[in-house]
Amino acid sequence: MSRILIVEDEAIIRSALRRLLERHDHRVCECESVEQACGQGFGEYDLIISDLRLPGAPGTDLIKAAAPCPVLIMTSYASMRSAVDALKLGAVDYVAKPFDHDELLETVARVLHRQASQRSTPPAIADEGGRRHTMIGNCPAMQAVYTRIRKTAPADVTVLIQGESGTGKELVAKALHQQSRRAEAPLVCVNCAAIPETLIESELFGHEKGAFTGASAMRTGLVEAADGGTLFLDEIGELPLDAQARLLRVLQEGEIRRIGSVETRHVDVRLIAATHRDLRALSRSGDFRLDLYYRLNVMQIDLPPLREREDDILEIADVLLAKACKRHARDGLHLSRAARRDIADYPWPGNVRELENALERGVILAEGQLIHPDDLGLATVPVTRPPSPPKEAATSLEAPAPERSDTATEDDLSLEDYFQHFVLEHQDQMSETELANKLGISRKCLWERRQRLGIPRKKAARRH
Ligand SMILES: Nc1ncnc2c1ncn2[C@@H]1O[C@H](COP(=O)(O)OP(=O)(O)OP(=O)(O)O)[C@@H](O)[C@H]1O
Repeated sequence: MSRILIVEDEAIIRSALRRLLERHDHRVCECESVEQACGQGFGEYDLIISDLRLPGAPGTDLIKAAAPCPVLIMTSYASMRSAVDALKLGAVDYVAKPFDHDELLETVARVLHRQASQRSTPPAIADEGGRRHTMIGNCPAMQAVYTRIRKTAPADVTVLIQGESGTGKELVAKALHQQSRRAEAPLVCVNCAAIPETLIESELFGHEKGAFTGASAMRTGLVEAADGGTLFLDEIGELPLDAQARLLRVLQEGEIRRIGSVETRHVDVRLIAATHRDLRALSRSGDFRLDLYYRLNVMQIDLPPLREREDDILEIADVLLAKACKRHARDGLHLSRAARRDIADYPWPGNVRELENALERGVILAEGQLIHPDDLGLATVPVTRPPSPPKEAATSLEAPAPERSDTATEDDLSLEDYFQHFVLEHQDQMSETELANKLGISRKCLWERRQRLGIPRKKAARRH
């Protein structure tokens, strides 16, 4: 069932069109003008059918306002010229009034079909150098992500992106920004876990001169730096409670107050937040404000872990391998059959980032034209891919116990066992950075898991 918005000022035509579309299983809403349509938002429609001549603004104004939702323009026979102009402005098609029912239904079906086939297209993301990269992967879960991005980006609402480390949360944030009306304004990315707790408030909200010891000059915060654009707060679960309160004010009032200032300033910022943690659980333990969670969670995008993207893994590996070959000027390298099998079977706790690192190692270490399992340096883990976790449990190594491999024994390891085993076995020879890289997780994640599993760092371990 598709959701269609009719924008037409003549009540008789509106209701006739509504009845016709509803008889063909579409869900229909009505508006009388562009202004009314803009007031209610376009986030959930698959198609807008609008009269060209409306009181106030013409129907073609919806093309930009509702993008990427397609707009089908209705014109009278007398104004076919304007129909052509509407197409030039980006209308998806036009129908002439009075319209033939079959013809209209056919046009609607064609437009919706075209939309549906575009739905799964992965978004292209421009990097700092302006080069465009397309997100890789076409499994159903990623297609759902792409659809969400396409629909959510233009809606200018707060978005919460959830997923394990390395699943592409930052990429999604960039895609949302670049497909939004703020694309020309700045995207400011902040990793809340990377800024010391004592500094985070002044980094985000700025401070006045003399606000605290060491504040020798006034400083504008990152929220203000994102004014007019998008602020991406990665690892928002790490934000201290005081900073959460200030952020809530930004979201509620659109206002910011620098530390040490009594003055508030208006800011127009779209917030995108990401986390690998369960914010609801954090709010139950008092570590995350529930009111902030609700403010953030207007739209949610869930990124699947790589081990659940079975059909994607080898496709992603091939694309990333080609990129790594290019970077290292080693064209023509291929994965051996065994390496492909290992890649398909490995549980990828560090997700796409870990796969990227493994392939980079493979390209550097391969001696001939083939990359063998040893070149990839995957930690030996006697497991096949774990079964799909229940949605709430899908966080990193907290994933459920893996399935048995063909040669499974009673001693098969769960991902947590594997983590523990790997850390205990290698921590004397490896630095924390090396351990984290090998496991495909961040150092912070490594530290958190050490705490949770009760394997604190050994004093003898090298520090980096
Ligand atoms: N679908 C994808 N297509 C192409 N590259 C991807 C995809 N997903 C992730 N990557 C790559 O994997 C790496 C990690 O992605 P990203 O930084 O967006 O993940 P993240 O979820 O934000 O990780 P973290 O939570 O650890 O910050 C990046 O180099 C990114 O380009």
